[in-house]
Amino acid sequence: MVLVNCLLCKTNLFDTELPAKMLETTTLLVERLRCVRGERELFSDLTFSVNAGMCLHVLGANGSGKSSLLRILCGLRRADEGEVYWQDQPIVGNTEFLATSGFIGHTDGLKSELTAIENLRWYQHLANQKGEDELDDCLEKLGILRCADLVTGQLSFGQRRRLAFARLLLAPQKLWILDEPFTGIDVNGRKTIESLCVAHLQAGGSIIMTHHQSLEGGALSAYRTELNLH
Ligand SMILES: Nc1ncnc2c1ncn2[C@@H]1O[C@H](COP(=O)(O)OP(=O)(O)OP(=O)(O)O)[C@@H](O)[C@H]1O
Repeated sequence: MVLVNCLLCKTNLFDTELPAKMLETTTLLVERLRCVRGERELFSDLTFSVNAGMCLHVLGANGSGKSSLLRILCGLRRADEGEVYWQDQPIVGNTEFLATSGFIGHTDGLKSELTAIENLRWYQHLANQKGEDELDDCLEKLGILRCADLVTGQLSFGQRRRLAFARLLLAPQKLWILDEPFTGIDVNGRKTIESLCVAHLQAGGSIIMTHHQSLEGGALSAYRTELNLH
């Protein structure tokens, strides 16, 4: 069984009744997940919860199943066993969950032929949101306002990653699921993204992220709970 080390509440989240206080704030509940890829079982009997204000840091060696887990948690892939619940409801076919969660995967999900701001406008429309100023504001926050009218295919890798992250700010989403959000991001960009993550957590949001380095000592240190897939 995979170990969850809850640094904030010092509570073992496995095989225990969740305390009432924690249940109140539990947003995502993962029960006995199993994932098999090809011939290999990546994990099984994986149980944990993610609460408001919590950053779950998923760690593990290359190929241990971190991305596979995140894809299950955001509903892009079905688990081989087990269930994921969002506020007591299974996430499968749960449109409320889809509307309130944002995912950044290894691919950025941007249209190369659209400009940066057109990409954001498209996502804004999908998220049922409005306002040109908000688009500029998102680009500004990620330090890429000057790229607004550039075709996305011409942006650098780091600029595209920043633009992908900017989408998260377009609509109020309670859960951010981030697969290696700092890949290709420079030192200042990492600080920017970390402070946006902290603001999200302080506003009662939750984050699940993979990242190969420890978050200890950084801006997210106080919010993190580690899940090691080994
Ligand atoms: N489509 C697939 N078919 C079969 N096996 C797959 C498929 N996609 C991934 N795998 C295997 O699943 C395992 C876990 O992959 P995953 O991408 O979840 O790992 P990871 O922990 O995110 O790795 P990394 O740290 O390198 O990003 C790997 O051994 C990989 O080869």
